[in-house]
Amino acid sequence: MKLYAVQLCSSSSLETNLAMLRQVMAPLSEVSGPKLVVLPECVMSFDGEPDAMATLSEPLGEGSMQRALSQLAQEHRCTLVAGTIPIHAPDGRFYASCLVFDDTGRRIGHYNKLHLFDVDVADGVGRYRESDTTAPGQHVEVIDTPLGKLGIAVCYDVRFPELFRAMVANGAQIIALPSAFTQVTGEAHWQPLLQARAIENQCYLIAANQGGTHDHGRMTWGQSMIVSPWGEVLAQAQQSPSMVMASFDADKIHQIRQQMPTQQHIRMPITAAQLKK
Ligand SMILES: O=C(O)CNC(=O)[C@H](CS)NC(=O)CCC(=O)C(=O)O
Repeated sequence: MKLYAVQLCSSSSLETNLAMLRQVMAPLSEVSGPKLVVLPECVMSFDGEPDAMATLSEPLGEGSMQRALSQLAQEHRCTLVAGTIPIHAPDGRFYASCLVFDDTGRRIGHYNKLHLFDVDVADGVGRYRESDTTAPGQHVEVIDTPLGKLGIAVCYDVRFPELFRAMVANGAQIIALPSAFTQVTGEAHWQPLLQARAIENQCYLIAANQGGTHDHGRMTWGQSMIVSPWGEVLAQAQQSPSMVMASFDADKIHQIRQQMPTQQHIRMPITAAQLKK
């Protein structure tokens, strides 16, 4: 099985992003065999006007963005982790929702981003308050795909190891991470966070990031990459829209987990009684 991370520099325009996506994914039509393809966060629209995402938001299961992504999965005969798109939430906000389609274009699962980026960053934007527009997800998702058990996390989620532990405890061997990491925090933390999550959970990590300068000046880090269960960077992109590939080796995971059975050695959470007075 082949793993792919797609890197984009999404604009606020649906049409432009779809054209960029088709161009970057075009080589997939020459690839036979099972393929798992991960797209970045905000794949269909990014850094637009303040209410752009709310305007684009769709009910789960219907809408032009979902149809376009489903069609991409079908055209390229791939399992598609379709980045994130805004999906209606019950409180009037939207979820940063990652939909997963099988190679016939059928939606086989979806994950709503749990941890919201309400953070100040010393960059041109400064104050991020994702929760102003986005509702937090409520569930950990491990999706049964034809290619195995797939965990999903989104962007800022990567800073919360508990989420990854929970996905691996539920059988995940591959974790997809659609992202739009800022340039400042990406430069400082992106690669060490990805390698840490892959190493401590002994899983493949496919991190598809936005990269470049976007419509209203937001700058994202790029460096989309695929990390092995041993922490090796198997493939990585630079700044431009591109697609990187690595091969999945289930035996590698089995061997690492047999030699170093960390999942069986977990001692936490330490109960209050075990804490030294
Ligand atoms: O708000 C939008 O328009 C789309 N969503 C994003 O760009 C999100 C929330 S602002 N970005 C991140 O979570 C960056 C995380 C990050 O960079 C880190 O954890 O260091």
